[in-house]
Amino acid sequence: MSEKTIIAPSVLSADFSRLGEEVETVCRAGADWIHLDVMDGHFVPNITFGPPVVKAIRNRTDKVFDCHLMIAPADPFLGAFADAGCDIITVHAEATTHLDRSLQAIRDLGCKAGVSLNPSTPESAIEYVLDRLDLILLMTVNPGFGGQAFISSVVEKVRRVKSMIGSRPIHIEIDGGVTPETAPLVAAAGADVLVAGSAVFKGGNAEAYAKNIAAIRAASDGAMKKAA
Ligand SMILES: O=C(CO)[C@H](O)[C@H](O)COP(=O)(O)O
Ligand SMILES: [Fe+2]
Repeated sequence: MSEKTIIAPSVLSADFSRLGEEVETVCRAGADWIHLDVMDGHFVPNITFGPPVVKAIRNRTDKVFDCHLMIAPADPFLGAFADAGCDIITVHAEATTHLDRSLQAIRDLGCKAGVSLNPSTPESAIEYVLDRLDLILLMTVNPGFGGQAFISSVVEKVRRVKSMIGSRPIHIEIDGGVTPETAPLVAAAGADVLVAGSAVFKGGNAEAYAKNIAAIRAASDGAMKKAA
């Protein structure tokens, strides 16, 4: 959808003891969006943070807050994440009983609506909600942790989803194991938003973040141009 790749660093790999500062630093280093991984210890085997933390870092940047909810149920908490300042709220198809209703609720709150699919979930799960979607997040790892290896079988799913959405203005976002090596694979298949946690925050300082983001951007923009 976008002509250039949107890079969304996941703060899961940031230093949580200095989260606000890390958000400012990674935005100055070239981040387009900030990806917020919310985990509940129930839908996924890990716990991260909730709306108060999102609210606490909201004033550190004007960049898009891209909230990836790995929680079940999600519906009771959508309002709190919207109030905390999320711009895009993504729910998992596997964690939501009434997906159509959840997506409508997100838009009713004034946010962009996203749906995420685990690596093993077929794209047919979202066939009948395409008109309610602003973003499709395809997981290239099993959700729950940063730093896992990219699951390459998902690349074919990216191609199928790209063809399924046709001319609809829906972002295709990839999350998990994105590096300068794997980014071109998904960009060439049709992804326009790349989440990266460990590959952005490795090195632990502003210079490293800028270099890491630039490397992913160069690799993916080149592949995107070739695919167009
Ligand atoms: O949703 C996620 C995990 O469930 C994270 O966004 C993702 O894993 C990013 O981390 P990395 O780039 O290190 O794989
Ligand atoms: Fe994520």
